Amino acid sequence: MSTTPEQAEQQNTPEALWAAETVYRPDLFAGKVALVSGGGSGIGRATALLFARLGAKVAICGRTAEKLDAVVEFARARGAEMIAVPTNVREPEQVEALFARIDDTWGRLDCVVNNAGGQYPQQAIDYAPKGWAAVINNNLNGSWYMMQRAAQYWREHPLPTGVSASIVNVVVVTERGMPGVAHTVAARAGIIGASRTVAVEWAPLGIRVNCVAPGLTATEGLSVYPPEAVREFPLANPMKRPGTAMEIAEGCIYLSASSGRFITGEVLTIDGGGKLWGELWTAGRPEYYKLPG
Ligand SMILES: CCCCCCCCCCC/C=C/C(=O)SCCNC(=O)CCNC(=O)[C@H](O)C(C)(C)COP(=O)(O)OP(=O)(O)OC[C@H]1O[C@@H](n2cnc3c(N)ncnc32)[C@H](O)[C@@H]1OP(=O)(O)O
Ligand SMILES: NC(=O)C1=CN([C@@H]2O[C@H](COP(=O)(O)OP(=O)(O)OC[C@H]3O[C@@H](n4cnc5c(N)ncnc54)[C@H](OP(=O)(O)O)[C@@H]3O)[C@@H](O)[C@H]2O)C=CC1
Repeated sequence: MSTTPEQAEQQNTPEALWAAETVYRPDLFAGKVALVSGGGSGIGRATALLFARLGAKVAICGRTAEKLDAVVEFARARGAEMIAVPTNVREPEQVEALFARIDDTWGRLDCVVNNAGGQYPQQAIDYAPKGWAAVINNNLNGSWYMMQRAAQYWREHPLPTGVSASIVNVVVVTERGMPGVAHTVAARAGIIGASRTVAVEWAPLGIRVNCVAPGLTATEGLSVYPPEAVREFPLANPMKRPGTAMEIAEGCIYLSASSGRFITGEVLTIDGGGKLWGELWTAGRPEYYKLPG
């Protein structure tokens, strides 16, 4: 299937996401509760809407209340049960309040997708200490606070025997490195390492912990990258197209649902083969790597 960058962008609207075909059955998450961070836009919104279409009650969080409210209004108008809880995942006390709100509202939690994150593109040699710290704080500490609090929730509210809870951490592809975003690659590699370790530690609690590593995906998040980089956008993988938010959301659902019941500590890469071939110069292509002609 070929998807142009323009088509991929059009597929990122709430209306398109709600209407998009999915392989999953509509009652897959009936009676279950899912939490999606960064649910006000992009991949997080696509994942939250897909959970809702599949019958889950959904809590979304992010820093910007207006973005969250728009998604909740959209989903509720279509019969979904969804709440917005403005939260900065870098602040442990806000994360605490988020889990308390979910427990007060529904008294249960089944799936967490830690998708909130972001960075800015810059050559690593020029990172200011404050910038490095901001990206590590956002993507390593923030995701960690969320996954640890989720595990504590399930320790406080033990799962019935044979039932598993799921954490999915949205990361980036770390195998090849990604020039221009070394700070986020470092942070996400930390989350991947922590996930592999707690997948073992938390298995006795019935918790599965996995990661999804998207390749270049057409979301509003890409607006922070330089036009020079964005021009090369469709060439970053062998399929020569960006991924869509829905394609990443379906991967998150695969790991969260019973389809993932024997999977823990894994990283599911959804990048159209981008880690095998293609170039991603997120802060522009340095002179040294320019091609002749
Ligand atoms: C081949 C084609 C390629 C096309 C494009 C490829 C893209 C692939 C990218 C890799 C895959 C990942 C994709 C995505 O993640 S998509 C987008 C997700 N969303 C975002 O990234 C959101 C945008 N980013 C941010 O919101 C912020 O950068 C961040 C959250 C990381 C920091 O926020 P915070 O509010 O804490 O920090 P400040 O803004 O106050 O800044 C703190 C210090 O950080 C330094 N800084 C920040 N921005 C920049 C910048 N643009 N350039 C240089 N330095 C920056 C700086 O030191 C700040 O301190 P000062 O303000 O005091 O200078
Ligand atoms: N698009 C891509 O090509 C790729 C994306 N990713 C990752 O996927 C995830 C989603 O990105 P994408 O959908 O593309 O971009 P978006 O920018 O649309 O999504 C990021 C979301 O995270 C929220 N967020 C950021 N920081 C925080 C915070 N401290 N606390 C709470 N919420 C926060 C943002 O909302 P708000 O600002 O309102 O808080 C926003 O809704 C990110 O982790 C991103 O790095 C990974 C690889 C490739």
